[in-house]
Amino acid sequence: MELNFTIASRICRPHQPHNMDHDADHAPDPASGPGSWSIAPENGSIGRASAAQARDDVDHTEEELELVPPVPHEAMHEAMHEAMDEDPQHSGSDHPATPMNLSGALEKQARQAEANANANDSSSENATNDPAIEELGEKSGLALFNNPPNLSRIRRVLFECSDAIEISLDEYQTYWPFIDNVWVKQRSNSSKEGHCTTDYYMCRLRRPTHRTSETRPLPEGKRPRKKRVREGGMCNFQIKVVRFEGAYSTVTIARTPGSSDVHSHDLDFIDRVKRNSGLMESARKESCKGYLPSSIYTKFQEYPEMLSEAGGRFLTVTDVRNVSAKWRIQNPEVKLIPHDGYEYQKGHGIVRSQGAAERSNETISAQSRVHPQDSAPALPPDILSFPQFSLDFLQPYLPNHADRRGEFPHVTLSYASSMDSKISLRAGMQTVLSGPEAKLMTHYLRSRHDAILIGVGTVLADNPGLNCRLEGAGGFGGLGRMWQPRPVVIDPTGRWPVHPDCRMLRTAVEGKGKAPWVVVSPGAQINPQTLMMLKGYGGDFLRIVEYNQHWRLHWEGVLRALASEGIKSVMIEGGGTVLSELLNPEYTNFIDSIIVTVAPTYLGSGGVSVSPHSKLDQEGNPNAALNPREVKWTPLGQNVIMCGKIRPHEEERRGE
Ligand SMILES: NC(=O)c1ccc[n+]([C@@H]2O[C@H](COP(=O)([O-])OP(=O)(O)OC[C@H]3O[C@@H](n4cnc5c(N)ncnc54)[C@H](O)[C@@H]3O)[C@@H](O)[C@H]2O)c1
Ligand SMILES: Nc1nc(=O)c(N)c(NC[C@H](O)[C@H](O)[C@H](O)COP(=O)(O)O)[nH]1
Repeated sequence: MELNFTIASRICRPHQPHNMDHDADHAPDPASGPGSWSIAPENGSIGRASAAQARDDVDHTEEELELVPPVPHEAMHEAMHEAMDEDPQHSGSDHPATPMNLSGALEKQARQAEANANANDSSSENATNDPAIEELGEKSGLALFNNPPNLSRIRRVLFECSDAIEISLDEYQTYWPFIDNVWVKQRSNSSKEGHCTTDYYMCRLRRPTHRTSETRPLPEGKRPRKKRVREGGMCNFQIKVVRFEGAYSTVTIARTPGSSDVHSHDLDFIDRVKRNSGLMESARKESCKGYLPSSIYTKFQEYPEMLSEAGGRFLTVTDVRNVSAKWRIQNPEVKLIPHDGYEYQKGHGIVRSQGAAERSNETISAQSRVHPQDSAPALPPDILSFPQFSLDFLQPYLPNHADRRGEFPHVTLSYASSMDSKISLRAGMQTVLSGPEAKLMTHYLRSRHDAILIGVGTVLADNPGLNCRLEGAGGFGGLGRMWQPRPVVIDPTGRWPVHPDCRMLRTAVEGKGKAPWVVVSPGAQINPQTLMMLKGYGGDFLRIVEYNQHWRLHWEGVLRALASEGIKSVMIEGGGTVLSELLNPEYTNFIDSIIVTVAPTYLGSGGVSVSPHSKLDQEGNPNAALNPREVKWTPLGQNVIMCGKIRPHEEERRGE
């Protein structure tokens, strides 16, 4: 009988998940990490809004937004300057008497940029100043959002406020919403006639934030908002915005005398803390057409440069969901839809919706065009076309989320093997065994599972992405990242040097997959910076405290912990150690199915094998270690796929 050294059966979370994408101003991303798994259902039927409709609904045309220098008007200027000088706290001003217009501010910025050219680092903010990128953003008419011209530069001008600037009311109304995330209004003064309004703003980081009162009762089923406390006083930048509305309406923006000369942080920092309302308005408009938040999010991500210009580098699907919430509450009967021809059907993975075949061919051919700005949204080069062949043979072996036992997820072992049961030529060496068709099948299988699990040996050997790269899957032209499987890595001693350059994290940053959960043992030494970094990407470390008699993590504990985090199905891909262990008799009750891609090759005795412990019968004679049942063999290209079931029937298990 097996001895279990169970120290504790529940998962220990070192900290609550913390996502650097969010701050006090944002609810946490439900799909971002353990402990926050419950995902608000995104469903509901409304006619599909066409792409043309989406294009027609843009905010501004380029013509409308042409930068017209404000026409000076004596009376107006007088009132403006009066207002500029009127500051009860600080009399006088350290700014030039005549404010610059936007074109002047941009010219000045360009001159400074030129002067600093050699000192320039390669920060992303500078990258967004690339005129080619601006051009791409301006030319592109296919994005769900339409940036006004020079947006990234004008955002910087309005962030830095190094000189007082005077802009037209139109310009103000166009650009201010894209920078309003930086500012918090302190107070407002109006002239008697109401023509002139002065608003005083401070940098958001000057204002402290507090934890929400825990005594206030929450509506049933609502989780408390995770508010991050900010001390305040981090930046002493203050401005006033003087709006004069008359025949020639203008707005003057200038630092107040008590303000610091510069912010204590860069614009990215604020963009990470809070999203601006210009960007969120585009998301809100799209959501009012009945699109799924995850689909809107994915569409936004198809234009990363434009998104970045608009201050949306740190946009999350939760931001989109939050901004859609009001419309969705008012329209509960509407069935939300994704943008193009793919749908995620709970328990059925990525499926092609009607009429998608033609659209998908269009998208694929669009990929091969030379200029991405001429074509449909550029799809990632690693996209895989949706399988054109039937995968119905897999059905009986796949998770059926409707009839799950709550305590454990559905477990599918899926790997590719040579004729001599080797999965790679040697440990640490990735070896391709699946032909193109089998590869598509593997990605389809990934879309059918909530999580993909591998051992750290495979991570170190393969640096895998562990996402579903089928067209239509999150980040591959359609559904949002929330439908991607969660990578899970078994790494009891923390051997994996998790780093932003590893594929799993890059995939997460690109919105093409989720960040991993790394399963470690209680003794693992995890560097707090690594922990925060992984959490920042939406991943986490899970500490499992259950061992078997060999002081190895007990799979029952791992699987139970995953189930408790909302994982209903897990596909275990390898490597040799993990698979061989799970095929041992002690685990047969936990493994539902096995799907093996057999390749017509012998890798030889030096390869990594999949082979459970030998078994002896009652007389001491060798017996087969494991015989899967309900076995089916299906040729697929040069491979054969063996599907079988492992967990005994309920009656067998009860010994009937
Ligand atoms: N052909 C395929 O389908 C396929 C799939 C995956 C991996 N591979 C190949 O397999 C090789 C890697 O296999 P491997 O066996 O070296 O590594 P592995 O991926 O099985 O990882 C093994 C490690 O995981 C940890 N681990 C696993 N189970 C544990 C448990 N119960 N308790 C504690 N720790 C546990 C240990 O640190 C162990 O060293 C690579 O060459 C990779 O390319 C092939
Ligand atoms: N089905 C399959 N056929 C193969 O020929 C092969 N070598 C693997 N190997 C599985 C192993 O887990 C790899 O590390 C991940 O398949 C890589 O995952 P990505 O493609 O990077 O997402 N799997």
